[in-house]
Amino acid sequence: MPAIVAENLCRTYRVYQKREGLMASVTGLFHRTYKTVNAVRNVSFEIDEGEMVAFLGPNGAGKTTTLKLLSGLIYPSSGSAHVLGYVPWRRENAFRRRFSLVMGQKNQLWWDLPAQESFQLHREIYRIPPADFDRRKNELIDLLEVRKLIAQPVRELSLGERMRMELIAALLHSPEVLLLDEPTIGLDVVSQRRVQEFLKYYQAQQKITVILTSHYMKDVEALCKRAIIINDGQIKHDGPLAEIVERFSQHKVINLQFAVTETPTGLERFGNVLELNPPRAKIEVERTKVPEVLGALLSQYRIEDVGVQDRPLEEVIAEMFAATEDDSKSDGDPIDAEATAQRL
Ligand SMILES: Nc1ncnc2c1ncn2[C@@H]1O[C@H](COP(=O)(O)OP(=O)(O)OP(=O)(O)O)[C@@H](O)[C@H]1O
Repeated sequence: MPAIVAENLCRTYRVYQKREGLMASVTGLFHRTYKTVNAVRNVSFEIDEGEMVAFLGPNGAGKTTTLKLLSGLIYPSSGSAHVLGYVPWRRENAFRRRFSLVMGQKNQLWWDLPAQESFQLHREIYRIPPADFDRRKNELIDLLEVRKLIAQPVRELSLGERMRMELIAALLHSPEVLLLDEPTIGLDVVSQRRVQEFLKYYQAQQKITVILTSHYMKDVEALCKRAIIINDGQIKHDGPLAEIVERFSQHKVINLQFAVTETPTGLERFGNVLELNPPRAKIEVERTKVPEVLGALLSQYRIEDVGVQDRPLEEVIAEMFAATEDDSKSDGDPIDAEATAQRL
């Protein structure tokens, strides 16, 4: 059964257009001009209970707006959505107790107080029975390894520590739906990995439904099997992550380590030489030609080590954004997501 259903969600913003120059600014005081920004256009998807889905797109694509709609922070201009059967923007208390929104760029904890005080506040807001609260709080504190930090004012914590506290606060009331907007933004690699591992473990244990937006493909690869791609307010693709890589990754990268005595010239005959730093080289080769190219390389050069890799997911997704941008420029009309997916 779907936990989240969005049907033709649209959200427009009316934005004041400030004109350049002093005269124009003065005129603008009396005759304001506005433009309409279509932040989200006819967004439709369903997410099943217990699914963890990546919601990807370039800056300004409409990801945060969609999450704000699904959590009832803003109203749509048109369209409908149901989360756990509730219309989010009706903001019923029963709904609020069943979902959580975490925004990596926004601090939801009291800045000057220790995180444990904010946790208490959440207990009161969500009316969590004391015994449940203590049990859940302790579980989460141990899982995220922050026991030594809960009595310290939040402003003194590092970004990674603060994000772990944010996650605890968001999960204290056991939400069934978790909307994560860039939970690892700005974190160092170690903190990122810690958050990923926690989310993976927690989601598998609790079977909660998660939408994750992230610019870090490592998060997406580690956590999600399905990805919805949005660009310019419209859904451009919705399907298994593996399918995206398969569809877009027509090339593989061959990593070579030559014998020190070898002079690796003429590699461009085999493909696109990405790196040539003897004794190492990297060549991008069409997927179907990999066996043939490998055979030729091994017979013509003294090679000590060889490896074949898929292209990094971030490259593949960036290429996909570029392709969908070209599409929208060429026809100007809203793009039919299915037709686009076929073309991709
Ligand atoms: N409150 C607002 N007023 C006017 N325009 C807005 C508002 N919120 C968002 N927008 C515009 O709507 C579009 C979508 O913004 P949104 O924040 O949803 O993108 P995003 O995909 O989350 O981007 P990012 O990855 O940069 O956070 C952008 O063009 C943005 O400028």
